[in-house]
Amino acid sequence: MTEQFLQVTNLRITLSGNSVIDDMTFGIKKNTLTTFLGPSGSGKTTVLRAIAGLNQNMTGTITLDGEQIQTTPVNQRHIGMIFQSYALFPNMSVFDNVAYGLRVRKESASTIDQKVNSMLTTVGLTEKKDSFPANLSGGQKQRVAIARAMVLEPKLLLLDEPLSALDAKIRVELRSQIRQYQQKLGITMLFVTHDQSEAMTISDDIIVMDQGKVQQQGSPMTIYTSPKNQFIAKFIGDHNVLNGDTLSQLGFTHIKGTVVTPTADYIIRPELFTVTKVNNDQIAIQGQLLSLTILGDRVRYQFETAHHVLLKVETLNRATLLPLNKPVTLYLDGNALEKVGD
Ligand SMILES: Nc1ncnc2c1ncn2[C@@H]1O[C@H](COP(=O)(O)OP(=O)(O)OP(=O)(O)O)[C@@H](O)[C@H]1O
Repeated sequence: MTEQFLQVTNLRITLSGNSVIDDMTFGIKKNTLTTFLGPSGSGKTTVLRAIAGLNQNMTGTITLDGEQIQTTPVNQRHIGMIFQSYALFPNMSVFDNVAYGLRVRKESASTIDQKVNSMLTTVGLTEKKDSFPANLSGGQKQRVAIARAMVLEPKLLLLDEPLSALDAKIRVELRSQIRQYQQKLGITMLFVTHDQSEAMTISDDIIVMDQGKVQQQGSPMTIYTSPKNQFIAKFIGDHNVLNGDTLSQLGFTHIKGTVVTPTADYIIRPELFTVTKVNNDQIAIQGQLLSLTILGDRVRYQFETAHHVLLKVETLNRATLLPLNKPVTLYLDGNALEKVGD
């Protein structure tokens, strides 16, 4: 196994008598951005707080850059943390907020000046350096919080749902900016989110969590195309999951040259259906479209097959929509399906 920059091993956390994290083991590599993705209550914040040193009710080991840190005091771990709520000092200017940690470290005035100005340039806030937090937008406040953490050059930067308080457009902009800072400055980041598109867009690696356990760790592509279990398949990308028996009824007897297992689950991604036949391996499925939702550039339909199987189907949003409640034929290539757990 290659050496991991952060290695968490056999982490167990009990809070108020409840086992919240149950034997979690994972590692992340240096200079990468890893996201913890999972539903509310899955334990993401609890693990982050343990890594930061804010959660003492833990057992297991945490190794960062070759050193065990599970008993190291918070302020000696070289870990930065960013919260949804910005946590800026309201009575300090942008410059002073970013300079704060360097002053605590008693760096020289010229070093502070140079580092803070350089960081404000990176996050595009040079013109706001004399402003106070109350006069900044939510996105600008969060960029100050990020600059304040990054200027200390932490070994690891933990970000706990940093974009949740922002509106959709700013969220999308700021997530790609965070990714750019991470790559430009070579920072190792661990980022918590419950938004799968956020995780897919910015991560080198995703750790999917549920009920205090790691369900799967892998690249966005691996998690999306080869989910290890039904929970991940449904949580990521909102796939259809059908058992082999139902697939056979639809006419799929073989998947990738192998006989369909009646009891196994298979994933059908909503965007795999086509309205016209585009290759000879596709099988026609008769049915009707029951409802539609416009998602912007795509349209999501609810499709009921002639055998009364309900399927999610997605197409690009073209000028004309497909008709509802009329017989329709959709096409699907069985070779594009994935068996859950393979
Ligand atoms: N102080 C506490 N005492 C008891 N249980 C707690 C405490 N703090 C959190 N929990 C429980 O631990 C579990 C994990 O909580 P945690 O906040 O880590 O989840 P999360 O994945 O970060 O959720 P969210 O996305 O909602 O922030 C939840 O079931 C929560 O109720």
